[in-house]
Amino acid sequence: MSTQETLDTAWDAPHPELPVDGTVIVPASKSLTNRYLLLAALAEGPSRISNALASRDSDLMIGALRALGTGIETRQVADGTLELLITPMDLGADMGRVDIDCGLAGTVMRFVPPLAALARGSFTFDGDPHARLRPMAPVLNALSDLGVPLAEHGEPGLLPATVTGTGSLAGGRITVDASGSSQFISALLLVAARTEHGLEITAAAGRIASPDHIEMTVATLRELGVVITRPDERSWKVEPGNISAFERTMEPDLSNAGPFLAAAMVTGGTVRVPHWPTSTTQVGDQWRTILTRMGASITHHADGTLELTGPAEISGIDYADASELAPTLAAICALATGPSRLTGIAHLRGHETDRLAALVTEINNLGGSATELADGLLIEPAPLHGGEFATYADHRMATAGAIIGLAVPGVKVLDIGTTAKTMPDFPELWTTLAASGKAAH
Ligand SMILES: O=C(O)C1=C[C@@H](OP(=O)(O)O)[C@@H](O)[C@H](O)C1
Ligand SMILES: C=C(OP(=O)(O)O)C(=O)O
Repeated sequence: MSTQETLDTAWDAPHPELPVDGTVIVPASKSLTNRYLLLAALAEGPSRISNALASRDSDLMIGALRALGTGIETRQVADGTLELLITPMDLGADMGRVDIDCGLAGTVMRFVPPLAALARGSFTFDGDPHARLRPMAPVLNALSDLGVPLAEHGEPGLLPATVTGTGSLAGGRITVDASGSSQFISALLLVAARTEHGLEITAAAGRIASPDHIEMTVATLRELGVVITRPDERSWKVEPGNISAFERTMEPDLSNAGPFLAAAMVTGGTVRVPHWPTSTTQVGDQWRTILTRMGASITHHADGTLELTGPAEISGIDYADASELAPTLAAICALATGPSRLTGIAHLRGHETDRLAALVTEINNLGGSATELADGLLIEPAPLHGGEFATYADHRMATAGAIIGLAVPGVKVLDIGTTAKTMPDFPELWTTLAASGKAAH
């Protein structure tokens, strides 16, 4: 990044004198909102999504589904939440030639091409410059194996690519390499019931990335009446059938609750997150286990509020499969008094940016001691100092920088606006929370 850009976009991370003490209404889940949106497009009647996420990734999903012929009406509710009324797409309608902007949204670039294969028309997918670096091959290869005409316009296995849909897909059996992203399997599962004969998907030998997100997909589909069996632990068999229309209220994004809980961790303060679900498929529910192990006291109150009080000293942790929680967790680990090893996250190199390299570079630039491992990160205690924290167009790098800045004076986060990917109100929510300690004392 040039010096001029740095000057233009540096954000002074709030560094409060007192521990935070606040309540944060965390915006809705990206993963749930975008799954329900796509399933509403394929459902047997109109659906309603309440407390939907309003963010760049959900806007991109709405734009993509509209381009495929889905009717989506947005309504601002009096309490400030967003309601979406969705009329399913007509798979037989010829949509002609359509360009679909995926931005940097994995859920759009991976989930929508199989949907386009079910529609009629010629759909060209492209996105931000970094989207062209994110792996796409497994989902494109699966479509090709299923007989879908494809054209790749850049490097093989990357965007931009055109999917030509004929209004139906026979289905069958496919093997998918899921080591780079769980989204390849989720993408195919989401449309599988609407193929003529159903789909049996097997994960190729090797690691399955972020497996909890596949579980979320399966649970969401089953809840809407889709029949899925497991021929073995690496396979999913989806029967052809209808997807029920639905009315659902989205849960808060528990992964995005992470930075706010981290604020209590790193200042020894208290943060309350209302509406924390008692049962959920979100990976962010793991914060309760992770942060307790790192020294937090956590209470899940009867009214649904999760309350976390941070420890005097943060313990290091060994943790596997943190998935999208890893950047937030790495920021907390950089402030711990013992070493931490985060493993099972090699595929984070294909996220919004190469997150392992980005975290190591930026934590070490502030005086930290982070080392890249083959499948993760080793973070050892070291005194941190202020400085610039680059974010590489990655919303979770931006929130990681903000967390460190809360505990370390003089941290400037570059391009805090990148948080709009899933949480456009982040700077305002964060500044309010950072000031809460002062107000309380
Ligand atoms: O299906 C989803 O909603 C997601 C799956 C995960 O992707 P990967 O499997 O690529 O990690 C996760 O990191 C991403 O933020 C959201
Ligand atoms: C990996 C992430 O996003 P995406 O849905 O774009 O893959 C993320 O939000 O951490």
